Amino acid sequence: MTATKKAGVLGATGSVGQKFILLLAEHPDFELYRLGASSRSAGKSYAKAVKWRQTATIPQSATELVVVECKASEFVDCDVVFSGLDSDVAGDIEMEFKESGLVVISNAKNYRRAPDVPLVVPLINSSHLDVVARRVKQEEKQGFIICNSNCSTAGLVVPLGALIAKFGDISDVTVTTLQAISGAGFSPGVLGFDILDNVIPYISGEEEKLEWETKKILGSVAEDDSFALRSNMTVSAQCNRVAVSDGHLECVSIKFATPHKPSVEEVKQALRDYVCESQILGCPSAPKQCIYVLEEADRPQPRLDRNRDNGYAISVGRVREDPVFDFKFIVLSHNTVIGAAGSGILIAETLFKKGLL
Ligand SMILES: NC(=O)C1=CN([C@@H]2O[C@H](COP(=O)(O)OP(=O)(O)OC[C@H]3O[C@@H](n4cnc5c(N)ncnc54)[C@H](OP(=O)(O)O)[C@@H]3O)[C@@H](O)[C@H]2O)C=CC1
Ligand SMILES: N[C@@H](CC(=O)OP(=O)(O)O)C(=O)O
Repeated sequence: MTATKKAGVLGATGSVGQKFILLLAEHPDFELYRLGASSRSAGKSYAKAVKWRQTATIPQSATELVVVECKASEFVDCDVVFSGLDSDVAGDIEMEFKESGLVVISNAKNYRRAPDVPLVVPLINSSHLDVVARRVKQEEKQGFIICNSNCSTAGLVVPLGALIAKFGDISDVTVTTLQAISGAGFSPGVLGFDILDNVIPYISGEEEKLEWETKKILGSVAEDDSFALRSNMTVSAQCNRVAVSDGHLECVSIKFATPHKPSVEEVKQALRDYVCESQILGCPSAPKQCIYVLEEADRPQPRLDRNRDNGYAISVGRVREDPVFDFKFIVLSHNTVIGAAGSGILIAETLFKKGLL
C-alpha cells in the first residue's frame, strides 16, 4: 500500500536524522519525500552526504534522494516535517517553516518552553496534542510547531505519569542519568579520548531540561490552550555521560504526595498495566507494551534492553522501597528512538489517526 503523506526530515544526516530515515523507511503512512541538512551536504545524494552510523544499511528509499538546504520553499509539498536540527540553527529554520504553513515536529530544544507549543512524549501526554485539533479547525492549513522532549526526560516521564494516573500526585523526584554518547550527536559529538575508560559528570543544560520539561509534560492544558506546569512536583536531576553507544539509563527515586503508599507489587503492576493512546489508536509504531517491568536483579541494561519494541518501549527494573523517599527503580529508554525520532514519528502517527495531518 503506498504511503499517503509526504514527510520531510531536517538534519537528515545527524544522529537523530539517521534514525528518522531508518524508522520512516517502508512506513505505511509516511513517505520519505525531502531530506534537508546544511549547505555542506546539500546537492549530494543522501548516500554520499551522510556518514552512516546505523547497524542497518541505508534504506533504498533514501540513498538517491538529493539532500537540500533547510529552506521552507524546498518542503512546501510535505504534509509533515520532522526536525533533527542542531539547536544552534533550529530556531530560525523551524519558525520559517511554521510561518510558511508547514507542520514541524521538532527534536530541538528551541521551542519546548514556548507557551503555545505542545511538549509531547507520545507515550504519556498525547492529550496535549488536542490543542492542535482546535487550531486546525480554526484556521485551515496553518503551520505549527510541536516539540518532543529531551531524550532523558522522555524515559523519566512515562513511568512517573503511569504511577500518577494510578496512585495520585508524586511530590518529589530525584533522577541520576547515565547517558549514551549518541545523545551528544555526531557533529562533533563526544570524543573517544574523552569518554573511553571514563564518565563525564556534566551535560550542558541537561539537568535544567529534565527538571523543567517533566513539569510541563505532566502538567495540564488550560481552557485557553496554555500549558500549566505541574506545580506540586519537585524534580532534582544529576546527568552523566557514559561510554555506551545508545540507551539512557536513569536511577529514579520518588515520593508520593499521598500518605497511603502502595506496595512494591502494586507499583510494578501499575507500570505493567499502563496503556497509552497511541496503542489504543493502533498507531503503527506504538509499542506492544509501553512499560516492561523486568524482574532480574541486574536489569535493565542498555545493550540488552534498549531495542525493546524497536526502541519505542520503556524498560523499568529494580523496583524497590526507598528508605529516604518511597520507591526507587531503574529506567532505560532508547534516546534516539522514543527519546527523539521515534517520539516524533509517534506524534505524527497520532495526529494522522486523528485526521489532523
Ligand atoms: N541525539 C539524541 O539522542 C537526541 C538529540 N536531540 C536533539 O536533536 C537535534 C539533533 O541532534 P543530533 O542528531 O544528535 O545532532 P547531530 O549533530 O548528529 O546532527 C545535526 C544535524 O543538523 C544539521 N545541521 C547543522 N547545521 C546546519 C545548518 N546550518 N543548516 C541545516 N542543517 C544543519 C547537520 O547537517 P550536516 O550533516 O550537513 O552538518 C545534521 O544533519 C539536536 O537539537 C539535539 O539536541 C533530541 C533528543 C535526543
Ligand atoms: N542532551 C541529550 C540529547 C538531547 O535530548 O538534547 P536536547 O534536549 O537538546 O534535544 C544528550 O546529550 O543525551
